[in-house]
Amino acid sequence: MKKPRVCILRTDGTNCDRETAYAFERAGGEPHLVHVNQLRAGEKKLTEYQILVIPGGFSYGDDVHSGKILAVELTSFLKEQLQEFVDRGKPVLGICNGFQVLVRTGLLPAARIGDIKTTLMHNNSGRFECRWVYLRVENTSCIFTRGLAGRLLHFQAAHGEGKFYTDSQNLSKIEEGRQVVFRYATSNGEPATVYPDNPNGSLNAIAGICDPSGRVLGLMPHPERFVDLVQHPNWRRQQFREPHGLPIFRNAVTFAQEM
Ligand SMILES: NC(=O)CC[C@H](N)C(=O)O
Repeated sequence: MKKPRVCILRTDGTNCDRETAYAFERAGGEPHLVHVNQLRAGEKKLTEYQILVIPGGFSYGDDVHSGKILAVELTSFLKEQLQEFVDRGKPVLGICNGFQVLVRTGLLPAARIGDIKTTLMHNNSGRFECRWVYLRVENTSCIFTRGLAGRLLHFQAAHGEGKFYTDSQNLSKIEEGRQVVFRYATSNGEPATVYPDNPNGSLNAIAGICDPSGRVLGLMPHPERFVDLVQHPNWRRQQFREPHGLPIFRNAVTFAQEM
């Protein structure tokens, strides 16, 4: 079956693009590192790809607000291409800085550019938090987490502005619409209400959300950092059936192949 072409969007300050490309290679995709300037210049077009990923990093040095400048750039110069990509139902994944970009364009939670309803704020600790965290996978229509509902996954979080925040009306809408895909959890799977299990103070321990279609996903922890068993700090002692991040990329590839 043909490998889906994966656009891994990068710009100045992006630093998780190569490991994200590796994760999609492992999952059976055909990753392409695409600089935003290539899209702006028309050298490449989003329509040439079946999956779009905005990887982690410090785009434009996190100036103003993590992910803000890239979000404004996408909204200002690539709005039509991006909205068409989403409206065609193609999978979109934002990891960490990519999640920040998606909420600051409005593509999350409502898949509408310009309809900004949530944010990712500075961590309650006031500093960069970098540690492995447990995530409980919620039962949603998200195409990236098919077959994972109820699972307790272990990923690395590494961010300064990861606190998910929105007003009570939008929070109820996201919860009632089953758009919360991942919650920070304790090692026995309970929602993490306190630091450090909840590394940033996110409302309702929210670590990742999807749009109502389940095809746009953003999360703060890094699934691309656990697609080989040896990437886990405990890999010699803990018996993992498979690396916890791999199914997320494989689900995206399978979905794109079935479109
Ligand atoms: N790993 C990342 O993508 C970090 C995102 C962003 N630079 C922050 O610190 O919050």
